[in-house]
Amino acid sequence: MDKIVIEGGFPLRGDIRISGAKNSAIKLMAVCLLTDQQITLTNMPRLRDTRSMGQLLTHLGVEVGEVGASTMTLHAPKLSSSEAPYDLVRKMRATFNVLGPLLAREEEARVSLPGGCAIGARPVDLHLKALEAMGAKIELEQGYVVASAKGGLRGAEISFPFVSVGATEHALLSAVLAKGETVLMNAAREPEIIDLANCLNAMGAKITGAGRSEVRIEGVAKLGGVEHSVVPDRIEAGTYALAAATAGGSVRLTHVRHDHLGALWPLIAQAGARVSLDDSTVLIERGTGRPNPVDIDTQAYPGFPTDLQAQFMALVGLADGVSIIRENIFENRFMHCPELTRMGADITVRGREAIVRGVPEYVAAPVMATDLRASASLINAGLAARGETHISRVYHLDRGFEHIEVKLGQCGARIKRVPDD
Ligand SMILES: CC(=O)N[C@H]1[C@@H](OP(=O)(O)OP(=O)(O)OC[C@H]2O[C@@H](n3ccc(=O)[nH]c3=O)[C@H](O)[C@@H]2O)O[C@H](CO)[C@@H](O)[C@@H]1O
Ligand SMILES: C=C(OP(=O)(O)O)C(=O)O
Repeated sequence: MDKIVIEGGFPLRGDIRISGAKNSAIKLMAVCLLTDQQITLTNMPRLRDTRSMGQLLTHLGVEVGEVGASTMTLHAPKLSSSEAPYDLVRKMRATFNVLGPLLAREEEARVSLPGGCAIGARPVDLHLKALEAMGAKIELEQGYVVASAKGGLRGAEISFPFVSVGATEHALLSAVLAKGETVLMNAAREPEIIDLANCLNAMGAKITGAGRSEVRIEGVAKLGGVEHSVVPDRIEAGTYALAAATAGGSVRLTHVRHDHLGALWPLIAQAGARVSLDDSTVLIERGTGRPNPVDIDTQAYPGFPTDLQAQFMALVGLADGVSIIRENIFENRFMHCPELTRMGADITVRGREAIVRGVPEYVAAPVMATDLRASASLINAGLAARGETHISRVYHLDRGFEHIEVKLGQCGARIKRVPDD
């Protein structure tokens, strides 16, 4: 297994090209199950999660091809299995979203309960209730969801008790081929949901309202092929913006949708970095001097994303004052706190809140990545720390950040990947 070694204390200077969004790409890959025509996805990130999703789709009978560095083709003239086994589903969350499309196409499916980052209990009850409302019969058997929908799924009114990105996407994927109209209420409004709906509509689906709380889907009999470009990764962009704000320097992000990070920019500016937004680029500049303390409160989109909470904490950990970070989405998403503390941070966790008393500097230490975004916060802290930080268990990082050490290295970071012994 590899580890990342960073010699910190050097400002970042340069450009970083933002990749396609992991959290969109892996859901978009599942649309191939809904048609016998070819799907071509461009601006695809090369990640462990896209490979894992590719392995699952291959197991189901999909022909998965890679063209150049960032194009993927998916073609499923017919499927060879409707079972998604534990070993292929446990690695990440979104693999579970094949359940609805398999039901829509094969009228039956057996899908393992999902894995993903260990940041909370993460049940799938809302996914299953939505499918049941659409006429699926569902049983749980030894860690598997065994489902059938003889005669196909049918449209339904589904009101989510709280916002769930995964359940909204799963309901969309399931409803496009259902008989009749489906109405989703209290749907998630993330840009990745709009991306999925745009792709499905280009295939012939009839979805209106994606990106709003109420989404309507008029089922169609058949979907065709499509070529679709994956939306830029707002979490990757936010992570590098926060890296520049934490380590100092001047970094220009390119190929960004900065309108997808409206909740982040004012808070980075409040922390003391200069943020310049321009078409598809963002320039982040921070000189010497400590950041200002800033409180954050994670919320569903368009609020502050939980996937940037750990990275923001690494920034305000160096602030001249106290910041309160409230995590509202996942009940156990403070696993980076003990690791940041090993680097000298002063953090007290009380339930859903972390009280971060800024320290003048981080000091390098051996630390362990615990989940995907926690790993990114340790990288950002390592870039600012005095000395050589060693981050182990980087397989978490590889799930969601394409060539992170190359991208940061191009900005002058002294970062390398070495085998861990
Ligand atoms: C692959 C992917 O896109 N992952 C993202 C997705 O995760 P994911 O889709 O899993 O997140 P959800 O929006 O569904 O989860 C929100 C909350 O709802 C709970 N819940 C969810 C479903 C359900 O059936 N029952 C239930 O109780 C979850 O445990 C969590 O506390 O959105 C999260 C919130 O923006 C992000 O942090 C993840 O990076
Ligand atoms: C939590 C994440 O992924 P997953 O939902 O697959 O665990 C993430 O992308 O930050």
